[in-house]
Amino acid sequence: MGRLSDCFSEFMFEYDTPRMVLVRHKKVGIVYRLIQLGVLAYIIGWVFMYEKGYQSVDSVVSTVSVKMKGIAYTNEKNNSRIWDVADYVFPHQGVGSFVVMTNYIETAGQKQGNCTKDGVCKSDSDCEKGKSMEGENGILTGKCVEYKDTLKTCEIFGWCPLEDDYHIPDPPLLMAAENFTMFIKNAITFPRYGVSRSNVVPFNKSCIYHKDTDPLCPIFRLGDLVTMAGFDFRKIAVKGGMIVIGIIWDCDLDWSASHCNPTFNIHGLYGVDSLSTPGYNFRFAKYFVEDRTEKRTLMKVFGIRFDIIVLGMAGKFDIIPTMTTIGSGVGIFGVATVLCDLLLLHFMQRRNVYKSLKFKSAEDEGEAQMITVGGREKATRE
Ligand SMILES: Nc1ncnc2c1ncn2[C@@H]1O[C@H](COP(=O)(O)OP(=O)(O)OP(=O)(O)O)[C@@H](O)[C@H]1O
Repeated sequence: MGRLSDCFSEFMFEYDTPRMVLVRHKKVGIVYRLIQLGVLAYIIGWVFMYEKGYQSVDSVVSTVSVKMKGIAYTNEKNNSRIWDVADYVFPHQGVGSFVVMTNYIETAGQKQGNCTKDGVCKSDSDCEKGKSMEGENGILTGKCVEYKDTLKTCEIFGWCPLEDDYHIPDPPLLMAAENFTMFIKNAITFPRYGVSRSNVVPFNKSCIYHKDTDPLCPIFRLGDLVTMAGFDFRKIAVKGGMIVIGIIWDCDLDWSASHCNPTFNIHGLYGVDSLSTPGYNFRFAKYFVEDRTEKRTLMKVFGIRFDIIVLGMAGKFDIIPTMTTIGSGVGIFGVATVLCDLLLLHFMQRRNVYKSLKFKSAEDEGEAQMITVGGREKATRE
């Protein structure tokens, strides 16, 4: 009971107050000022000027549309053909994620029926009826039939003739795609500040984007984009690949909004030289009716898939983040005191003297009064 009341009275009737000790010591003084200088440089240079700690920020809201132009000519199996934008861009609407065809395998005039493909069987029991073959376009009929001289193979019911995608055209059929142009329209807004911008400022219609010579031109040459992504067009066009176009809006709205312009970052992802399964392809079919029979032309399309992403932040002066940054900056100044105290109280020769000057226990009210009257004590190095 007695100890409990002692603890209680210690807790209730004790008060500690920080004590100032003025230390005249060259080394500690220099260290102190250097740390303060470092903190000041950090706050002004990094926090205020580089990170712009005096600004509030808003993120970008945007929309993107794309239009391709260019013509390619192919003469496959003596079939001359012109390919325009409606033929080689998927989907056609000009959205921010699309594919430009660079190569293809065409299987013309397919209709539903029975046909065969390379393979070997001896009897019908080797061809399990209804089984679908991986990578084939049909199911087994259950019959083992002759297909090349004396060779036999399982018969397939499906879209015949079957696609043969073993040989991919090389050089790519739409090598001309290297000179296609891509027009990117990107409108953005920073809703918090009511600022709207577009990457399409009045431009010379025959311009081509170049990072250094024409960074505001919204028209990109496909070959240049592939090069900027780090790929070789001739190689990537064979099996396809994926490229991300990043449009970055980093705007300081303390200046006029006309200074708020985008920069473009191009990244190559699935290309010939990257990752273990390079390339990009998909299939689609064009259906028609001939002699009252439904037929289709199957296309296996190899192309470059583009994904356009828009990122951005805008900053503008605001008193609240300014005050918060100043407050936290003043707080960081305390680091200098903590470090110099460590030096003084643990590493200096006269650390015990400094300790006794810094920490003083006041046993009763009378002594506490004496300290107050005495004011600041000084520790001077002899
Ligand atoms: N991929 C591109 N390469 C070069 N110029 C382009 C491309 N896409 C559009 N342009 C040009 O940019 C301008 C603006 O295009 P926009 O689509 O707004 O107008 P448009 O008259 O409908 O274009 P167009 O009828 O020529 O497709 C037009 O002069 C257009 O010809």
